[in-house]
Amino acid sequence: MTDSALHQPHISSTAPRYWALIPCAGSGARAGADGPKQYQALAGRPLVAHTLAAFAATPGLAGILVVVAPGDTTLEAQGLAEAVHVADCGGASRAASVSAGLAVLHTLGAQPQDWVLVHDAARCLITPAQIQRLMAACADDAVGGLLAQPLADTLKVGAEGRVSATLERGDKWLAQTPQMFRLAPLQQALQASGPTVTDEASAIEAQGQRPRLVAPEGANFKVTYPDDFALAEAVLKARLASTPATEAV
Ligand SMILES: Nc1ccn([C@@H]2O[C@H](COP(=O)(O)OP(=O)(O)OP(=O)(O)O)[C@@H](O)[C@H]2O)c(=O)n1
Ligand SMILES: C[C@](O)(CO)[C@H](O)COP(=O)(O)O
Repeated sequence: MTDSALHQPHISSTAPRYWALIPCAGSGARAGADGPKQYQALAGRPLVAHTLAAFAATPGLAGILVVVAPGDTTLEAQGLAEAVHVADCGGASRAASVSAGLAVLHTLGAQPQDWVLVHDAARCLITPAQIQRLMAACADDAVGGLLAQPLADTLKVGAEGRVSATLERGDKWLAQTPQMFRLAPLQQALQASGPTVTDEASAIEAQGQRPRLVAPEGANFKVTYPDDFALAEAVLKARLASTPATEAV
Protein backbone atom coordinates (compact mmCIF):
# COMPACT_ATOMS: atom_id res chain seq x y z
CA MET A 1 0.00 0.00 0.00
CA THR A 2 1.39 3.45 -0.91
CA ASP A 3 1.79 6.21 1.64
CA SER A 4 -1.03 8.24 0.01
CA ALA A 5 -3.33 5.20 0.05
CA LEU A 6 -2.70 4.86 3.78
CA HIS A 7 -4.13 8.35 4.25
CA GLN A 8 -7.24 7.80 2.14
CA PRO A 9 -10.44 7.87 4.24
CA HIS A 10 -12.63 4.78 4.28
CA ILE A 11 -15.21 5.29 1.50
CA SER A 12 -18.05 2.76 1.60
CA SER A 13 -20.04 1.70 -1.45
CA THR A 14 -23.42 3.00 -0.20
CA ALA A 15 -24.85 5.88 -2.24
CA PRO A 16 -23.56 9.18 -0.86
CA ARG A 17 -26.00 11.72 0.50
CA TYR A 18 -25.79 15.49 0.17
CA TRP A 19 -25.60 17.87 3.14
CA ALA A 20 -25.55 21.64 3.20
CA LEU A 21 -23.27 23.36 5.72
CA ILE A 22 -23.80 27.11 6.05
CA PRO A 23 -21.17 29.11 7.97
CA CYS A 24 -23.10 31.97 9.60
CA ALA A 25 -20.78 32.96 12.44
CA GLY A 26 -19.00 35.98 10.96
CA SER A 27 -19.16 39.50 12.32
CA GLY A 28 -19.46 41.26 8.95
CA ALA A 29 -16.90 43.92 9.82
CA ARG A 30 -16.46 45.12 6.21
CA ALA A 31 -20.22 45.57 5.78
CA GLY A 32 -20.25 48.20 8.51
CA ALA A 33 -23.80 47.33 9.59
CA ASP A 34 -25.22 47.52 13.09
CA GLY A 35 -24.65 43.84 13.96
CA PRO A 36 -23.73 40.78 11.87
CA LYS A 37 -24.62 41.33 8.19
CA GLN A 38 -26.37 37.94 7.89
CA TYR A 39 -29.20 39.22 10.11
CA GLN A 40 -29.72 42.60 8.43
CA ALA A 41 -33.14 43.05 6.81
CA LEU A 42 -33.15 42.53 3.05
CA ALA A 43 -36.34 42.56 0.97
CA GLY A 44 -38.41 42.12 4.13
CA ARG A 45 -36.49 39.24 5.71
CA PRO A 46 -33.14 38.71 7.44
CA LEU A 47 -30.45 38.28 4.79
CA VAL A 48 -29.75 34.68 5.81
CA ALA A 49 -33.43 33.77 5.42
CA HIS A 50 -33.03 34.08 1.63
CA THR A 51 -29.99 31.79 1.74
CA LEU A 52 -31.82 29.20 3.84
CA ALA A 53 -34.93 29.35 1.65
CA ALA A 54 -32.87 28.46 -1.43
CA PHE A 55 -31.42 25.38 0.26
CA ALA A 56 -34.78 24.37 1.75
CA ALA A 57 -36.22 24.43 -1.79
CA THR A 58 -33.42 22.27 -3.23
CA PRO A 59 -34.45 18.64 -3.65
CA GLY A 60 -32.06 15.86 -2.62
CA LEU A 61 -30.47 17.33 0.50
CA ALA A 62 -30.30 15.03 3.55
CA GLY A 63 -30.03 18.00 5.90
CA ILE A 64 -29.02 21.63 6.29
CA LEU A 65 -26.67 22.64 9.13
CA VAL A 66 -26.15 26.30 10.00
CA VAL A 67 -23.09 27.15 12.09
CA VAL A 68 -23.61 30.28 14.21
CA ALA A 69 -21.43 32.00 16.79
CA PRO A 70 -21.41 30.64 20.37
CA GLY A 71 -24.54 31.77 22.19
CA ASP A 72 -26.19 33.20 19.03
CA THR A 73 -29.92 32.37 19.18
CA THR A 74 -31.04 34.75 16.40
CA LEU A 75 -32.23 32.02 14.02
CA GLU A 76 -34.47 30.48 16.67
CA ALA A 77 -35.75 33.90 17.75
CA GLN A 78 -36.60 34.82 14.13
CA GLY A 79 -38.38 31.50 13.47
CA LEU A 80 -35.73 30.48 10.94
CA ALA A 81 -34.53 27.30 12.66
CA GLU A 82 -37.49 25.02 11.94
CA ALA A 83 -36.24 23.38 8.75
CA VAL A 84 -32.54 23.39 9.59
CA HIS A 85 -30.10 22.17 12.23
CA VAL A 86 -28.33 24.95 14.11
CA ALA A 87 -25.00 24.52 15.93
CA ASP A 88 -23.50 27.42 17.87
CA CYS A 89 -19.95 26.16 17.33
CA GLY A 90 -18.64 28.96 15.08
CA GLY A 91 -14.93 29.71 15.36
CA ALA A 92 -12.58 32.66 14.96
CA SER A 93 -12.24 32.17 11.19
CA ARG A 94 -14.52 30.89 8.43
CA ALA A 95 -12.39 27.75 8.14
CA ALA A 96 -12.69 27.12 11.88
CA SER A 97 -16.49 27.46 11.65
CA VAL A 98 -16.63 25.05 8.72
CA SER A 99 -14.40 22.50 10.48
CA ALA A 100 -16.57 22.66 13.60
CA GLY A 101 -19.66 22.17 11.43
CA LEU A 102 -18.18 19.12 9.71
CA ALA A 103 -17.72 17.49 13.11
CA VAL A 104 -21.39 18.18 13.92
CA LEU A 105 -22.48 16.60 10.62
CA HIS A 106 -21.14 13.25 11.86
CA THR A 107 -23.45 13.48 14.88
CA LEU A 108 -26.37 14.02 12.47
CA GLY A 109 -25.56 10.75 10.73
CA ALA A 110 -23.40 11.96 7.85
CA GLN A 111 -21.00 9.36 6.50
CA PRO A 112 -17.38 9.91 5.38
CA GLN A 113 -18.26 9.55 1.69
CA ASP A 114 -21.25 11.92 1.79
CA TRP A 115 -21.05 15.17 -0.17
CA VAL A 116 -21.02 18.43 1.78
CA LEU A 117 -22.03 21.69 0.10
CA VAL A 118 -20.44 24.53 2.09
CA HIS A 119 -22.17 27.83 1.38
CA ASP A 120 -21.64 31.31 2.86
CA ALA A 121 -24.72 32.60 4.70
CA ALA A 122 -23.76 35.95 3.19
CA ARG A 123 -24.34 34.73 -0.41
CA CYS A 124 -28.08 35.27 -0.21
CA LEU A 125 -28.68 35.35 -3.99
CA ILE A 126 -28.03 31.64 -4.41
CA THR A 127 -30.90 29.79 -6.12
CA PRO A 128 -31.99 26.13 -6.07
CA ALA A 129 -31.13 25.98 -9.79
CA GLN A 130 -27.55 27.09 -9.11
CA ILE A 131 -27.18 24.58 -6.27
CA GLN A 132 -28.53 21.76 -8.45
CA ARG A 133 -26.21 22.83 -11.27
CA LEU A 134 -23.19 22.29 -9.01
CA MET A 135 -24.57 19.00 -7.64
CA ALA A 136 -25.15 17.66 -11.16
CA ALA A 137 -21.72 18.77 -12.40
CA CYS A 138 -19.87 17.16 -9.48
CA ALA A 139 -21.96 14.08 -8.67
CA ASP A 140 -19.67 11.75 -10.65
CA ASP A 141 -16.49 13.73 -10.03
CA ALA A 142 -13.66 12.14 -8.09
CA VAL A 143 -12.80 15.42 -6.35
CA GLY A 144 -15.79 17.78 -6.22
CA GLY A 145 -15.97 21.43 -7.17
CA LEU A 146 -17.31 24.92 -6.66
CA LEU A 147 -19.36 27.63 -8.25
CA ALA A 148 -17.01 30.24 -9.70
CA GLN A 149 -17.31 33.21 -12.02
CA PRO A 150 -14.94 33.80 -14.95
CA LEU A 151 -13.37 37.29 -14.68
CA ALA A 152 -15.27 40.03 -16.49
CA ASP A 153 -12.61 42.74 -16.16
CA THR A 154 -9.00 43.26 -17.17
CA LEU A 155 -6.80 42.07 -14.32
CA LYS A 156 -4.06 44.34 -12.93
CA VAL A 157 -1.34 43.79 -10.37
CA GLY A 158 -0.83 46.84 -8.15
CA ALA A 159 2.17 48.06 -6.20
CA GLU A 160 2.26 51.32 -4.23
CA GLY A 161 -0.98 52.48 -5.87
CA ARG A 162 0.22 51.98 -9.45
CA VAL A 163 -0.13 49.19 -11.98
CA SER A 164 2.91 46.95 -12.05
CA ALA A 165 1.51 44.36 -14.49
CA THR A 166 -1.56 43.29 -16.45
CA LEU A 167 -2.28 39.57 -16.16
CA GLU A 168 -3.76 37.19 -18.72
CA ARG A 169 -7.31 36.65 -17.41
CA GLY A 170 -8.56 33.83 -19.65
CA ASP A 171 -7.80 31.25 -16.97
CA LYS A 172 -8.86 33.30 -13.91
CA TRP A 173 -12.04 32.63 -11.93
CA LEU A 174 -13.56 34.24 -8.82
CA ALA A 175 -14.34 31.52 -6.27
CA GLN A 176 -17.89 31.48 -4.94
CA THR A 177 -19.91 28.99 -2.92
CA PRO A 178 -21.38 26.38 -2.63
CA GLN A 179 -18.17 24.39 -2.63
CA MET A 180 -18.90 20.67 -2.73
CA PHE A 181 -16.54 17.99 -1.47
CA ARG A 182 -16.82 14.65 0.30
CA LEU A 183 -16.95 14.88 4.09
CA ALA A 184 -13.84 12.90 5.10
CA PRO A 185 -11.41 14.30 2.51
CA LEU A 186 -12.67 17.82 3.25
CA GLN A 187 -12.17 17.37 6.99
CA GLN A 188 -8.65 16.06 6.43
CA ALA A 189 -7.79 18.88 4.01
CA LEU A 190 -9.04 21.62 6.34
CA GLN A 191 -7.19 20.11 9.27
CA ALA A 192 -3.99 20.09 7.24
CA SER A 193 -4.46 23.66 5.94
CA GLY A 194 -5.31 25.26 9.28
CA PRO A 195 -7.70 28.07 10.20
CA THR A 196 -6.49 30.74 7.75
CA VAL A 197 -7.48 29.06 4.47
CA THR A 198 -10.24 31.18 2.89
CA ASP A 199 -12.20 28.49 1.05
CA GLU A 200 -12.64 24.71 0.99
CA ALA A 201 -11.24 24.39 -2.53
CA SER A 202 -7.89 25.89 -1.42
CA ALA A 203 -7.57 23.20 1.22
CA ILE A 204 -8.42 20.46 -1.29
CA GLU A 205 -5.97 21.98 -3.82
CA ALA A 206 -3.23 21.87 -1.18
CA GLN A 207 -3.79 18.10 -1.13
CA GLY A 208 -2.88 17.98 -4.83
CA GLN A 209 -6.45 17.80 -6.15
CA ARG A 210 -8.07 19.95 -8.84
CA PRO A 211 -11.66 20.92 -7.98
CA ARG A 212 -14.12 21.36 -10.86
CA LEU A 213 -15.13 24.94 -11.74
CA VAL A 214 -18.83 25.47 -12.44
CA ALA A 215 -20.21 28.86 -13.59
CA PRO A 216 -23.26 29.97 -11.56
CA GLU A 217 -25.26 31.39 -14.51
CA GLY A 218 -26.66 34.33 -12.56
CA ALA A 219 -25.79 36.61 -9.68
CA ASN A 220 -24.28 34.90 -6.63
CA PHE A 221 -22.09 37.59 -5.09
CA LYS A 222 -21.27 37.73 -1.39
CA VAL A 223 -22.67 40.66 0.57
CA THR A 224 -19.40 42.10 1.85
CA TYR A 225 -19.40 45.93 1.66
CA PRO A 226 -22.12 48.47 2.56
CA ASP A 227 -23.24 49.00 -1.07
CA ASP A 228 -23.82 45.27 -1.51
CA PHE A 229 -27.00 45.31 0.59
CA ALA A 230 -28.88 47.56 -1.86
CA LEU A 231 -27.57 45.62 -4.85
CA ALA A 232 -28.59 42.26 -3.38
CA GLU A 233 -32.00 43.64 -2.42
CA ALA A 234 -32.56 44.92 -5.96
CA VAL A 235 -31.73 41.49 -7.41
CA LEU A 236 -34.03 39.71 -4.92
CA LYS A 237 -36.91 42.11 -5.61
CA ALA A 238 -36.46 41.79 -9.37
CA ARG A 239 -36.56 38.01 -9.08
CA LEU A 240 -39.68 38.10 -6.88
CA ALA A 241 -41.38 40.40 -9.38
CA SER A 242 -40.69 38.04 -12.27
CA THR A 243 -41.37 34.72 -10.47
CA PRO A 244 -44.79 33.17 -9.82
CA ALA A 245 -45.51 33.16 -6.05
CA THR A 246 -45.35 29.34 -5.88
CA GLU A 247 -41.77 29.30 -7.17
CA ALA A 248 -40.38 32.24 -5.21
CA VAL A 249 -37.82 31.45 -2.50
N1 LIG B 1 -15.47 33.22 11.90
C1 LIG B 1 -16.30 33.17 10.86
C2 LIG B 1 -16.16 34.08 9.77
C3 LIG B 1 -17.07 34.00 8.72
N2 LIG B 1 -18.06 33.09 8.74
C4 LIG B 1 -19.07 33.06 7.67
O1 LIG B 1 -18.42 32.84 6.44
C5 LIG B 1 -19.12 33.50 5.39
C6 LIG B 1 -18.18 34.31 4.52
O2 LIG B 1 -17.38 35.17 5.32
P1 LIG B 1 -17.29 36.76 5.16
O3 LIG B 1 -18.12 37.29 4.13
O4 LIG B 1 -15.86 37.09 5.14
O5 LIG B 1 -18.05 37.18 6.50
P2 LIG B 1 -17.57 37.96 7.75
O6 LIG B 1 -16.38 37.29 8.35
O7 LIG B 1 -18.80 38.05 8.53
O8 LIG B 1 -17.20 39.41 7.17
P3 LIG B 1 -15.91 40.33 7.47
O9 LIG B 1 -14.71 39.54 6.98
O10 LIG B 1 -16.18 41.55 6.70
O11 LIG B 1 -15.89 40.53 8.97
C7 LIG B 1 -20.19 34.37 6.06
O12 LIG B 1 -21.46 33.78 5.84
C8 LIG B 1 -19.80 34.38 7.50
O13 LIG B 1 -20.90 34.45 8.42
C9 LIG B 1 -18.16 32.19 9.81
O14 LIG B 1 -19.06 31.35 9.83
N3 LIG B 1 -17.27 32.25 10.83
C1 LIG C 1 -15.36 31.30 0.37
C2 LIG C 1 -15.45 32.61 -0.35
O1 LIG C 1 -16.81 33.03 -0.41
C3 LIG C 1 -14.96 32.41 -1.76
O2 LIG C 1 -15.07 33.60 -2.46
C4 LIG C 1 -14.68 33.68 0.34
O3 LIG C 1 -13.31 33.40 0.28
C5 LIG C 1 -15.10 33.90 1.78
O4 LIG C 1 -14.85 35.21 2.18
P1 LIG C 1 -13.58 35.65 3.01
O5 LIG C 1 -13.58 37.13 2.95
O6 LIG C 1 -12.37 35.06 2.35
O7 LIG C 1 -13.83 35.09 4.38
